[in-house]
Amino acid sequence: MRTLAQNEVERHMLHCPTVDNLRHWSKTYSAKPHLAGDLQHAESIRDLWRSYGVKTELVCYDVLQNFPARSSLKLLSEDGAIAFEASLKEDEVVEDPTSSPANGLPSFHGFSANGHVTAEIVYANFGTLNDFKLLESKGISVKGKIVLCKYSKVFRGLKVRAAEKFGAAAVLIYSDPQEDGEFTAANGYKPYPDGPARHPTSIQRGSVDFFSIAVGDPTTPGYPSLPGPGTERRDPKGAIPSIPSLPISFADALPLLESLNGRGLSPEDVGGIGTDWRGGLPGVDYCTGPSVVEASVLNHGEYRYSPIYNVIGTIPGRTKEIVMLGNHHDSWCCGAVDPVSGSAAMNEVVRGLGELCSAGWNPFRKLVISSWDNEEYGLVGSTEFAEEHENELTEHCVAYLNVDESTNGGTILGAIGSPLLANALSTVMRLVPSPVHDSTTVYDDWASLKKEYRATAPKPMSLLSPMGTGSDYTAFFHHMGIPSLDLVFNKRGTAVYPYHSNYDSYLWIEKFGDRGFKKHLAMARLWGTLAVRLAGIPLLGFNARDYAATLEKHVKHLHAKKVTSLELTALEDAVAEFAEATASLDELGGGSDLMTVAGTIVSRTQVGVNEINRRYRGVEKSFILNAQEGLPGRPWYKHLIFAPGLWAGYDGVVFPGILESLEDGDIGAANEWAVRIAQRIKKASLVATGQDRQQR
Ligand SMILES: CC(=O)N[C@@H](CC(=O)O)C(=O)N[C@@H](CCC(=O)O)C(=O)O
Repeated sequence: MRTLAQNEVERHMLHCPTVDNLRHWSKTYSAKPHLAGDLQHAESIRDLWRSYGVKTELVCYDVLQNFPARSSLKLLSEDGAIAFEASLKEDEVVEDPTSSPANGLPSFHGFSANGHVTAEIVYANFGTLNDFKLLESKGISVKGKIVLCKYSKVFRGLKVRAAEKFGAAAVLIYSDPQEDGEFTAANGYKPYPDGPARHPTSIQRGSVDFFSIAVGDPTTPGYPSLPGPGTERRDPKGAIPSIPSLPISFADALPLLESLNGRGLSPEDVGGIGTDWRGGLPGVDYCTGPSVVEASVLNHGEYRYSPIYNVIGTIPGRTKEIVMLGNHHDSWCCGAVDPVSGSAAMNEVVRGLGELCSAGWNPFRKLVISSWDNEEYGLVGSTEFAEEHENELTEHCVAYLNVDESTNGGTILGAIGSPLLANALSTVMRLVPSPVHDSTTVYDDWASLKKEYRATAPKPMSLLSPMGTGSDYTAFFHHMGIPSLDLVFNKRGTAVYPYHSNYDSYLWIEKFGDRGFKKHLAMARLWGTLAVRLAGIPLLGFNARDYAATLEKHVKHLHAKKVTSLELTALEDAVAEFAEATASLDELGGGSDLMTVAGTIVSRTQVGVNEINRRYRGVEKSFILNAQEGLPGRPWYKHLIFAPGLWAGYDGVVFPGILESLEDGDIGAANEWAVRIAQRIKKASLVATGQDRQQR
């Protein structure tokens, strides 16, 4: 067999995926729900990948899970009679064959506490930490009450955590039309399936684990939940809620909100003029309450240890280095978007890789393709795997590329990740045709988003937002310091995405989410091409100067806070030094063959590909705290530069130690963090220039 050239390999990954196949997998996988632990589904993925010629195995863990058993929500009248009983179900939509309530889980939160609470209701806006602080400052207590709040802004588990902190007894979370942008009935849009607005009975299920504290099985923090009696199980207290919660639709929330009309403070009294406390439901004045009448919330799930099954495909490489790809295969309902739009693309990538192997491709790095189980309860399958293989992955895995959803209806790529990967991503984005325009690329579409980019060349680093959490990259990036990306076409959507509801269906994809499956196609091409570029070329196509530029930008943000006693000189000096060190590394990594480093002429061959790669990888690793350390109050999170916002969840923050100390009003601690981070950045500079070796 002849050796395949890298450009042939990339061309194959660009041309191999087909709309017909993507449509087929979308329809097949979203025909029924696949709750975590679905062995048959995992086996079918394994068998498919094997049929593509890729060595594939199942990897099993036993993890704590709750399974819904009984739930109810009632609004009582003043004499205690039932005034309203919530349906806690989505209406079946005749045109949408998978929308029957029999198909999805009941209204339910993963890791919610069991309980039966009867109490008055208090409306708490989005249920953010600040919303609870504001309520308290205005004399409205949630102590012992049932908190009713809207879904957006922060991760649902952190709403429950905040409610718990302020003494609430239970939490109800609903999706308000206010969260749906222009696509609302008030703007004349029809609800699904006749139009792009949210169906009034749509319910967002999901986990309420405290994911900014730790992810994975909450009873095995930092080590794998291996099957068998030898695995120590710890009390999950502090990682999951101790009060019950339920997700509800706005149809079910309406009578509860109406019961608060005229009770307590108005939105303007709490949040001021133009406040977001006022939602978008007609006939509701969004008063805080407490209500005069009580509600009754029952949530009962069966907690037990249960097996989950990761599907792991492997393509051998010529070295021990690894490039990993990840998507998950579990879903709350039928999940045509989450995760099937990503799983369909993954199948096409695996098929393409299998074909390359049959044609004799033998990549420089090993490829590990993972279809994770149990992402939905808290990134459990990926985290347990990462914890089991922590040493090998830390040593050999050069990059982790995650696609949870190919698209949630958006048409422009949104990416989060390590700045080291921005340049590699942008170069591949230039190769992939746009899913929406005839003569542009995925890159052009992204660049057209921002006005300023039309005049000047956009900087690749601005492609990437900081990594928070919410999908399976978390253990790889935040726990182990493996440069990671998470990709999704999520910007400029044309309908409300029915996230974690029974309407996340094949029909929704066909009608609103991705009519011609072009976004699925673009994702399969992008993901596969980036994977073979990173696996196939010995010199890692990383860019470290983007890392320094990201740090420069966020030091400026710290300055803009105008905290006079915050001492940033050491941090600024370290970042300036890092900018020089990374620029010289990028010259070695991507520039001409001869260059001057610290006054000496060296060539790339003198430095050597292995050494250049070692330096790039060492940059990210320099920011990882050791096994005994971690971020304050969340030792599982080990990246000093990036972390999920402690009370925000999905969004990432930069310099978490400094920011959290400032939020606590502890300037001393903020200054200590600034010094500590500066020391790590200096270490990263030594690695980038290779001086760490000379110093040993
Ligand atoms: C599409 C996707 O990535 N879905 C993610 C959220 C996101 O990253 O946008 C998702 O639904 N993640 C789960 C994770 C649950 C957890 O970690 O506890 C979620 O419910 O948010």
